[in-house]
Amino acid sequence: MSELPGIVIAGASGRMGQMLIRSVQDSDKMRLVGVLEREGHDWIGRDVGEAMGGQPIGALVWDDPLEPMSQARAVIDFTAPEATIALSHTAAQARAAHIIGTTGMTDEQIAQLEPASRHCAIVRAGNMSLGVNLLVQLTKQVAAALDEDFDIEVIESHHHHKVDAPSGTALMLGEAAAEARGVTLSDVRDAGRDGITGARRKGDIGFTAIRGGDIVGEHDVLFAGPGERIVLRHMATDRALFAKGALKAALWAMDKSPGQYDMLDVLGLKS
Ligand SMILES: NC(=O)C1=CN([C@@H]2O[C@H](COP(=O)(O)OP(=O)(O)OC[C@H]3O[C@@H](n4cnc5c(N)ncnc54)[C@H](O)[C@@H]3O)[C@@H](O)[C@H]2O)C=CC1
Ligand SMILES: O=C(O)C1=N[C@H](C(=O)O)C[C@H](O)C1
Repeated sequence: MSELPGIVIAGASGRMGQMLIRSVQDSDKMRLVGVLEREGHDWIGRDVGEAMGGQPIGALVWDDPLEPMSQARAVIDFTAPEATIALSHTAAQARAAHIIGTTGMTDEQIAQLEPASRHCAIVRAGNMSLGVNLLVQLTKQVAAALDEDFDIEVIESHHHHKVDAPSGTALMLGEAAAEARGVTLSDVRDAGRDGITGARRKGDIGFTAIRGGDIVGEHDVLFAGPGERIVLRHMATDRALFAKGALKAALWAMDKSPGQYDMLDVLGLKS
């Protein structure tokens, strides 16, 4: 039997990193060849199984991605924007697929992924769950069917550790609604209302971010019209959901031509 494809996980000690490591260990379709953490982290050089408080699993924690990436067909990266851009160069060099879950990237940072995408497949999505990607398509349908008499608001809730707002998912949903209305999100985006804001501008897409406790991730798309409201809702209760999508994306992307993809491509949901 041929060897299972090698996977590297970046952001090993993080909430998603640890979930991803457990998911790869449980998979019979891939094998963990190493994990990455930031320079200076106290896990560097240790076996990651032991670092996570369990038995050794034969995969080391590296701060230099070159060594583990030389044995990998894909790297799954839920870290931070600057780390993701740096890793894109190594993934391109290794011709390994780069699965990016990191959110909070600016348009300029996203543009910096383009050179790497000429050499390897990049799958990037603010949310890797099946449910949210279905919600994206539903949002497009409802937004296309309703006119601007319906105000669109995206409301998201996350745990108190989250550092970016609006969430990557909220922006995906906002983009979907804007696309269906034939407008550019940056022209109609209304985030962070506070003080005397004036009345709501017709056609705007509003964003509200709630942060508290251990909420895994909840998203509502509200269409508020005259005399009626429609709410499309997704509630994630377990991060394993995102890891499952990321592993699926890694297996899918390994044999794809260089280029940029999203979860709608992976899940076959592109309309
Ligand atoms: N697309 C999706 O489905 C999902 C995306 N996310 C996103 O994933 C990211 C991480 O989320 P969490 O795990 O909750 O955060 P976290 O803060 O728990 O973990 C991030 C990890 O990345 C590590 N890191 C930072 N710089 C690094 C570098 N240069 N090399 C290697 N590791 C580095 C940190 O030390 C930390 O361990 C966030 O942007 C979050 O929004 C989270 C869940 C689902
Ligand atoms: O930071 C998180 O936790 C999450 N981030 C993603 C986002 O920004 O939408 C996905 C999920 O909601 C959890």
